[in-house]
Amino acid sequence: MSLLSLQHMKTSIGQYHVLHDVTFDVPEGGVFVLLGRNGAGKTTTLRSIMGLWTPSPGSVLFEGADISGLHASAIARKGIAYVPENMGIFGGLTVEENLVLATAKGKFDPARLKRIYDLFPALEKFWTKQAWSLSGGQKQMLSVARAIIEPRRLILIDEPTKGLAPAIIDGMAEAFLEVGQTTTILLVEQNFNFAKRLGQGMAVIDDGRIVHTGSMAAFAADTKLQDQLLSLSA
Ligand SMILES: Nc1ncnc2c1ncn2[C@@H]1O[C@H](COP(=O)(O)OP(=O)(O)OP(=O)(O)O)[C@@H](O)[C@H]1O
Repeated sequence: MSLLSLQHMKTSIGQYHVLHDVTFDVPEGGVFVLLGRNGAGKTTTLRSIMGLWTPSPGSVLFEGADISGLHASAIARKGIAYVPENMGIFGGLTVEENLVLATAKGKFDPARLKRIYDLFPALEKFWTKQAWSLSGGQKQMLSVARAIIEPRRLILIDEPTKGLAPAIIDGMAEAFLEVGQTTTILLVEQNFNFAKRLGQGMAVIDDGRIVHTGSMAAFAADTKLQDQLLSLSA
């Protein structure tokens, strides 16, 4: 059984039909990548999983149970976290305060906090700094740390590399590989060079429909298919 199974998901936002048929499975463990051009429906897919939009019709099966139609808070309690493209951190609060607010009971589990320090040493270094003063990469790390400060089964991460320098992206790839060893990641990306280092499985969305699913290794080796689906290898 897949950890997450999206079945013929359609999502409308107001009068706009954005997702027409989104069907793919995310197995447990590692990083699964959803690729697609601007406006293809990647963010809408993540928001539909998280209960921020309601797919209708269509199913979102998580550990075999249909969670479509549940409130976002109920979906979060099932162990799914969402790192949105704007990162969702509080600029006026310190790193520590941002993390405390993401805990379930307002205090840290020491072992989880240590893991976060190990994954993202900059967060320990800037523990008492306000989040607005962090670099773009550090803010992204804080937003991922907020997602894993409690045990999770699945993290949805939306375009974490947007606007970041290549050296920062390298460090992020290593951290994501590490996180993926204990928590499954569904990663939305447009940066194919980053995505191909991380993903085991992948899907491509275009105009609200899944147009390809398969292994990342096979897709990375097929430049013709990349060109056709993503217009990447110009
Ligand atoms: N709140 C909204 N109201 C109306 N249309 C929307 C809304 N949000 C998204 N859309 C439209 O839905 C389509 C898919 O948007 P979505 O943000 O899911 O794409 P994306 O693949 O994540 O793109 P990007 O890489 O640019 O973030 C786009 O045509 C977008 O204009």
